This record gives sequence, C-alpha cells and structure tokens, in this order.
Amino acid sequence: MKKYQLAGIGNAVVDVISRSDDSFLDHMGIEKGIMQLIERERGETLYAAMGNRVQTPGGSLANTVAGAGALGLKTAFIGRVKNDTLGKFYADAMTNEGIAFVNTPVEGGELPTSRCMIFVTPDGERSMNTYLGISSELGPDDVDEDVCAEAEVIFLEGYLFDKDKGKQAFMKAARACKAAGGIAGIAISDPFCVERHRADFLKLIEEEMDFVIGNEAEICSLYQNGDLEADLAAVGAICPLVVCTRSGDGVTILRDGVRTDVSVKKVVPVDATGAGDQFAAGFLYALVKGHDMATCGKMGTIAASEVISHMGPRPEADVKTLFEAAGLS
Ligand SMILES: OC[C@H]1O[C@H](O)[C@H](O)[C@@H]1O
Repeated sequence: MKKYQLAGIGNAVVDVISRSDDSFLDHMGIEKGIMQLIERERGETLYAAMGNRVQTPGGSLANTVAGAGALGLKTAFIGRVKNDTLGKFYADAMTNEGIAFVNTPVEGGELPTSRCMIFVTPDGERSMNTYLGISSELGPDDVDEDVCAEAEVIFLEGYLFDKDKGKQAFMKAARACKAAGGIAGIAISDPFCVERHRADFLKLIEEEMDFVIGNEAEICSLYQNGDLEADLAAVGAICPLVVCTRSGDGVTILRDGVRTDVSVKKVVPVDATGAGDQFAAGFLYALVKGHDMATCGKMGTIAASEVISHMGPRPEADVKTLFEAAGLS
C-alpha cells in the first residue's frame, strides 16, 4: 500500500470570489467565462472593487486533490506559496483538509502567493483573473521524487507547462511515480497553453502519460482536426486513457480504443467554478478504487454537479453519500 493514492502538482492559488453582474464585468473590462492572467496592479484594482468577497483555497489541480481527499483518498499536493499571509492561509487550509502540503512556504523573494479574483454572474458563469505570483515558478527542485514514488497516481496541471522549469518538474514527477509502479496523467487546463507548446504537450502525452483529462476545447486543441471525433481518436492513438468532458453533452471516455459515453442532466449552475476540477476528483477517485469507465464517468459528473450547486471550487456536501444515492459505491 502506497502512502498516497493521489498526488498532484499545480498552481497553489488563493481564490477571492464575489458575485457581480454583467455590467460590472463590462465596466471593469473583464472577459466573461475564461481564465485570464493579470498583473499584480490589475489584481489589486479588481480586489478593491469586489463587494462581499470570500477567500478560499483554490487552484485547479489542488481543487481536484482536495475533492479526492474529501472522498477518502490519501492525497498530497506539490505547489509553491510564499511565507506571506495568503501563503500561510493556503498551506494551513490544505493541511486542515487532510492533504499533505509537501513544499515548505518560500521565504523572501519578490513574488507573493498567487491569487485569483473570481466574479460569478447571475447565470452561474465564472470569470477568473489570476495573478500567478510565486506558484508558476515551480520547477524540478520543488519536486520530491520520494513523494511521487509514494503515489499510486500523479496528476499534473497543464497550466504549469508554460515555463521550461514546469515541464522539467512534470517529467521528474511522472518518471519517479511510474518507475515505482504508479501512473501519471495530465489535466490539459487551457487550449491557449497548448497553442504555445503543442509539440511538447504531444510529446509528453505520448511518451509519459497514462491518461489525459480535458474539456472539448482542450482535447481539440491538441490536434486541431476541426472535429471532436477525429481529435479524440488522434489523442486516443497516443494515450491509453482519454477523458473528454463535454459540458451539457456529458463525458466521452476512450480507454484502449473502447469508448464509453456518460450523459449528464443539464442544470443552471450557481457557480461554475471548479466543475472540471471536481469532475476529475470523482473520476480519479473511482479509477483508484478500480471501477469501470462508466462508473468513473458517473462519479465524476456527480462530483461536478455538487460543486456547481454552490459558490466555491471545492465540495461542501458529502459527495460519497451522493454516489450512494445514485446507486454507486
Ligand atoms: O478551476 C478553477 C480554479 O482555477 C483557478 O486557478 C482558480 O484558482 C480556481 O479555483
């Protein structure tokens, strides 16, 4: 039995969330429905303009690790925070959630802990504005190979692929995990990041990854065939397990060439933040527990439905009870 059933590497981000309407987004020049990288000064302007803000630990991959941990998996997270107020808040919150937060907060330096200003409009759409700060400086020196070797599954956040040192960190982690008998996968995270590093993404997936999780736009960005079916087949040809979330159209899974489709009930979200992250949490929980692909997909969709039913990127309800209520255990 390994020490961790799931370990993740990603941006350690403190989320600041508030409700707003579309005219506020227009007024502030915020692009709706996407994740936009911003500079520190812009972050301060947006922060000051937020009414009734709520602060919570976030970060896409970290949200997945937290969701899987809440389901009962033993988890670890590799990510960088500074030893400032937000960094201490983040490290404490992760530890209190039962996640091994393995990297000591960084002392000194210019860059502060990362933060993301999230505006949720009445239609449940979230518009994220991320000041990356110290988290995106993660490199191979931050990766403890012993932690990776002690993980059954290592999961990587595609956003970190923007820097060479992030790529090196991924390779080091994936290889350490796999050499010790584990499996490695990546959340593609962002079609624009793929755009900047397509050849490297494809090489990583083909040579190192056992699974890939992404939404339609992310999966399609890899080969750009202009057709989801062709893109799925192309990714399936280089990776044994491809999981594509398709919003209201459900989920399509390709495992060793066998396709599984899982449907979803369309609902209007209260807050769409973290939907993909919690899908991955439910899916990976089921994968670790040895369930078939249909069950993995269903558990993913149930975890995603829970998180969009309230504000914030991490589960509030006992998602395992929701699995049981759906006849899954
Ligand atoms: O996927 C949602 C997450 O992305 C952003 O990185 C925010 O931190 C948020 O928690």
